[in-house]
Amino acid sequence: MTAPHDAARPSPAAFEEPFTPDEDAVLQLHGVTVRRGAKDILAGVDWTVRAGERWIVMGPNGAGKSTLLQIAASRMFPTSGEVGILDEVLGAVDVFELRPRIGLSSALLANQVREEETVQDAVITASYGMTGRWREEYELEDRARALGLVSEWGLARLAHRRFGTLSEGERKRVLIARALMTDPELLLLDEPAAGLDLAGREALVAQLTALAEDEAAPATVLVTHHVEEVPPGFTHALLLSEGAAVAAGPLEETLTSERLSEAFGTALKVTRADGRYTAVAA
Ligand SMILES: Nc1ncnc2c1ncn2[C@@H]1O[C@H](COP(=O)(O)OP(=O)(O)OP(=O)(O)O)[C@@H](O)[C@H]1O
Repeated sequence: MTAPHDAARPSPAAFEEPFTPDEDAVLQLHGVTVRRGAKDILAGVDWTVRAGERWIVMGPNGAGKSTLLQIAASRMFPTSGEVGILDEVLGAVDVFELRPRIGLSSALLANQVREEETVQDAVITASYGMTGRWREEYELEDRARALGLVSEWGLARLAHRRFGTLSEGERKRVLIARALMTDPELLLLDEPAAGLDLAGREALVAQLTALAEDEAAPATVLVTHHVEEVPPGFTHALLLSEGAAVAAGPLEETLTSERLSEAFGTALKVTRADGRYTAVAA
């Protein structure tokens, strides 16, 4: 005879410990899956970013990099799995309180900045989590920080220019300055060098190198398609392929010919000279 179903009896899951991220983790994914239709665009990803680390995320088109960053930015929830961001757990925190603690630069966000917004306003509005100036008043301190960032990112002469008139490289720098406006504890940069010419890319790599070497800078995650864009000073890499983590660990052990070939499904030869990487077909 089978025991009668006891609706009051807690399920085994009720006895499981609630997820608590590691103490030194600024971002922790545990078995994270994102399902869209019949496809898992992220499939059981485990990944931990600790304070002070600077991560590169690489993988082929459609591997799930931007989806991963949207989750890390608390702008998307996984279908299953757990996510710790800073000292909070996604699903048990007011994301509107969490988001100002995370700096995000992405193409998606760039599309939300109005063409007529000035550079200065595109940066300062991040303090209210907005992408456009409305009727809000800013403290002197906010204005000083915005001006400081605008100047630090080489945009001083453009402070009053409209966002819509900027070159791709200038826009990218505005978005990074904006991402830093709230003095975030976690910085997420989704393809910041996409669309830049060679000089623009090199200037950006130099600025990101300086940021990586700044001990006061937040833990950083940089999504890129090209190993040439990896700034010296970055410490770790995560390789994604078809939604799964193929490799994750210290940069030099992860950005290897073998690992990159596996992630991209094609034979690649990776070389490193003076802290910079190149990759060509093997
Ligand atoms: N809402 C959705 N419904 C169905 N599929 C989706 C949805 N959003 C994303 N995808 C798919 O999920 C996969 C991962 O997308 P994602 O943008 O995260 O990849 P990516 O690694 O950033 O790609 P890329 O390098 O091309 O920017 C892609 O195949 C994409 O088509």
